[in-house]
Amino acid sequence: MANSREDDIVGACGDDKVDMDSAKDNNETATKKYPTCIVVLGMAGSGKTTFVQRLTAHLHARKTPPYVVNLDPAVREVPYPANIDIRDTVNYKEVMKQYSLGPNGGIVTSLNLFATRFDQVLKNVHPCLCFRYVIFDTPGQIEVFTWSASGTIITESLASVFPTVIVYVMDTSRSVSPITFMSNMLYACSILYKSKLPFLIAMNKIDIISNSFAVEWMRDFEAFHEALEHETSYVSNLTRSMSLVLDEFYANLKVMRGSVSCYWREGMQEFFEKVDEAREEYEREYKPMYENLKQKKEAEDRRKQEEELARFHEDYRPEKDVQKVADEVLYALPDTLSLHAAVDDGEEEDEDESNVPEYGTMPGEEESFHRYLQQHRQRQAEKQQRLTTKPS
Ligand SMILES: Nc1nc2c(ncn2[C@@H]2O[C@H](COP(=O)(O)OP(=O)(O)OP(=O)(O)O)[C@@H](O)[C@H]2O)c(=O)[nH]1
Repeated sequence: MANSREDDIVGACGDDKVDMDSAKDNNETATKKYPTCIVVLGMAGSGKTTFVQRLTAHLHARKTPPYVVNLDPAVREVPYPANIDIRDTVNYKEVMKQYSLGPNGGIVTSLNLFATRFDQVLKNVHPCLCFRYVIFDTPGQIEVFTWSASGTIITESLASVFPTVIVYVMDTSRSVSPITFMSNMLYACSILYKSKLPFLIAMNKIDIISNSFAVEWMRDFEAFHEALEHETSYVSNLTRSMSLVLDEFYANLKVMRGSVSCYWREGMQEFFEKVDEAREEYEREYKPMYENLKQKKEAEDRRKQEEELARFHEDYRPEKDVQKVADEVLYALPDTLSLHAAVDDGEEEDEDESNVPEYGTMPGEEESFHRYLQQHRQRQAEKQQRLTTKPS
């Protein structure tokens, strides 16, 4: 459980407080002093919430409290002081009831609803230059965050403004079998390529079992193959092949060699050193990519706006043009009408051209039109009568 001294909240801003005025003066300085966003992901029960609680307690003890956001709508209790809690915005049980959803559907929908308000979260985090870290705890079911639109919206909106790092909490005690270890690594790998952000693996629960076996398997695939020899299922062959493929992934990965235990409170110092390294990696490699994406999006928005504006001008041309269009339509009207009348009639010889009032000879166009209609109806009636009296 948490240390009560560490758990004390020691004020909003700690020793690492940034001078807000000077940060505002210089945009670049301000960007450098933006807090680092840490998004904590991991399989269900891997220890994400306990890990966030340990990080929070550690930072409070160093008098540098973080800004903490809970994104898990289904958690019953949050064991850390959360600055923003999704449960204050979305009622998960009500979402399940209203949309007739099960627990997982309820979590996905709650997160989707919350993502629609994420701009407000960003607005809250934005002035937090006095915080060094903003920590996000995510829902238990990892796929809810990693394979949903809301997860992408959240990580991309964060990464387009703040240095952002993904932390994958791995339950070391549940990865002792080479096959479960490989599944865990494949998951981590898929998140790395999907999120396109600096990635850190925190091997948790090392108080139960040391993580040295996992580190060795990542360093040396021959050691991993040796461990696989005891496995006889068909999956072992696949796992063997996958280990060769993942070699590249391991090479670029920041793994907490000493790793963490939320129970022993170990590895916290090393963890934050790795986070700071990952932040530098973000500034160096990922930020230009996000800025490029942002510029493209802005250019696209501008183009769409210009197109809409042009369409608007086209639809609402000045009054002079509107009058011109109306004149064209009005002049076309009499011809159109007589054409329809001729088609309806079907017997051109019956059509007495002299009976059609000449356009412009009548006192008024309306009167002329009515007269024309009357004559047309009369001709129709005569024709009908002729047809009915004709000998068969
Ligand atoms: N021994 C040991 N147990 C831990 C450690 N970290 C977490 N646990 C335990 O692991 C269990 C799951 O921890 P949580 O923090 O709820 O895990 P989670 O990933 O947030 O869980 P969900 O969000 O429900 O998926 C709890 O019983 C914790 O007490 C650790 O470092 N060592």
